Formats: sequence, structure tokens, C-alpha cells
Amino acid sequence: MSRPNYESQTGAPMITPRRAADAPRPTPHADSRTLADLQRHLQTPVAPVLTPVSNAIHMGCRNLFKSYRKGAIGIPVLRGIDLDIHEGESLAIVGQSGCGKSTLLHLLGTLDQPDGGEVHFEGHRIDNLPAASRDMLRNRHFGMIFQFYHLLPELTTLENILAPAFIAESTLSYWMRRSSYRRRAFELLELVGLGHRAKHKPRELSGGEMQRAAIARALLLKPKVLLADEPTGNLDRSTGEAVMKTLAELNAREKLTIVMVTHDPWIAGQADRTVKLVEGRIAG
Ligand SMILES: Nc1ncnc2c1ncn2[C@@H]1O[C@H](COP(=O)(O)OP(=O)(O)OP(=O)(O)O)[C@@H](O)[C@H]1O
Repeated sequence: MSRPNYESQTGAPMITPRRAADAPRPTPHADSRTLADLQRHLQTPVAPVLTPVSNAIHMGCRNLFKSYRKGAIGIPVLRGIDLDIHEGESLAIVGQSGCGKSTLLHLLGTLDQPDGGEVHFEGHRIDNLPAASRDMLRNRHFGMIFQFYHLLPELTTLENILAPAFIAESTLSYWMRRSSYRRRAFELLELVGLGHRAKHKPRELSGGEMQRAAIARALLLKPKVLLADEPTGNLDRSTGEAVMKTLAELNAREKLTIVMVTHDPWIAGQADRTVKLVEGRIAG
């Protein structure tokens, strides 16, 4: 599995308060904005780019192709993937090691771009948005968790959970809204069972606790979709089950759409639906 770094997960440099250099400041309720609103804020010439596709499907892709180059040779990984994901659905993507599960997840999350085909979110095409728009889209609407957590070791659990807000806001606007972000972070700490670990550094947490902290961090800005790459892959069975219970509760309680990649049939069995990748296509 490829392991994107923290910057590629969030689309922004670590901890440095940042937004697209030429973009106006996001509004306080940016998490509830539509993509069109995001585009207005970014003031990028997106009218021809953001083509409404269909509102019935929350997220999906059409005829998605992706190859990686090894020297002069292109190695095809995805060979025409069509996938529709509905709001509030939990979907597991399974398949043999190396079949392209993480690649597909990264394309859905706009961490990478396809060679062909389209990725859609809330009726709009998103794979060809300008990089700054994709960064903001990820920061505002997609929560991402990975097998190896990617918590920042020098920050406490609470600070790690707050990190997406540092990134989304300027220093001034973060400080103006600091108390509401902290309230949300403490709610999430309780939700994932880490209320007693707020001041602990990642090295003082178990693997399951680190993953639950990563889940809380992914949810800080109330994303609409959680993209999870082997969320329990580094955990023992009972800890993995606890993490899955947390995800199931979030799926039910916050109507969170969850797309996860897993090797584990038990984990896949917890999802509403499973799709299997075989030879770069969805089987069946
Ligand atoms: N950045 C990259 N450059 C070159 N090849 C890559 C890159 N990322 C992935 N690959 C290759 O693409 C194929 C699919 O990788 P991917 O990580 O998507 O598979 P996977 O199904 O998630 O695998 P696993 O279950 O082992 O994590 C693999 O053969 C991998 O070596």
C-alpha cells in the first residue's frame, strides 16, 4: 500500500496556517457549503470545470483509468472503474494485494489524478479541479484515515485533532473560533473514547488509540465522506473491532458516508456493501 504523507492527506503543509494564496478567507460555516460556494470563494474559472453530473449519487467515478510508470513502461492498475456511492452508505473495497484498492481510494479522494475517466462528488466532476480547489475540497468535505495514523508526534492528541482547523483557517480566524473548534474536538475525543487522553502525545497511545485519534482528527471539520485505507490493518482483532464499532456509530449518527479499503473479510462484512477489484476492474 502506498503511504501518503500528512501533507498529501490534508492538501496543505503541516500545521502552517494556510489557504490558497490568492483565495479569499473561507466563511465560518465552510463545512456546510456546496462545491459551487467553494468555487466562488476560490474565484477560479471553474464554470466549465464543475459540470453537474447527477445529484442522486453522493460520490462516484466513471471509466477510471490509472497507470504508474516504471521507466519507459506504463503499468496499468485501474482499467475502467465505474462506481456509485450513496449518501450515508458504508462501502468496502476489497481485492488481492496490489490490485489497486489504495489507488482507487486516492483517486476518489483527489489525492491523485486519473489518466482517464472522471470522479464525481455531489453531482460535480472533481478530478479535474485546480489543485487549490481539490485541497480545499479535501480539507472541508473529505476525512481521511490511513493504516499508519500519520499523527504528528510533537503534538498532543487534542492538538492533532485540531490540526485540520489550523490548516483551514488563518491564524486570526482560528483564534477567533478557537473555542468552538475545541468544543468539537472534545466532543470527538469522547465519541472515540479518548476523553482521558487529550494531553497525551502519540507515543503514549496504543495503536487503537492512535487510530481513534486519527478518526477524530478526520471528523473535526464535519466531512461528508470518510475515506479509510486499511483503518484496522495495523491493529489486533479486538482493537480493530473497537475501531469498526466507532466507525459504525459515526456512520449511523452523523450519516457519514464511509469508503474503506480492507484485506479483512470480517471488516468488509461490517460495511453495507462490498466491491471487489480484479485485474483493474470491479468484479461482478
Ligand atoms: N506511486 C506509485 N508508483 C508506482 N507504482 C505504484 C505507486 N503506487 C502504487 N503502485 C503500484 O500500483 C499497484 C497498486 O497499488 P495499490 O497500493 O493501489 O494496491 P492495493 O490493492 O492497495 O495493495 P495492498 O492491498 O497491498 O495495499 C501496485 O502494483 C503498486 O506497486
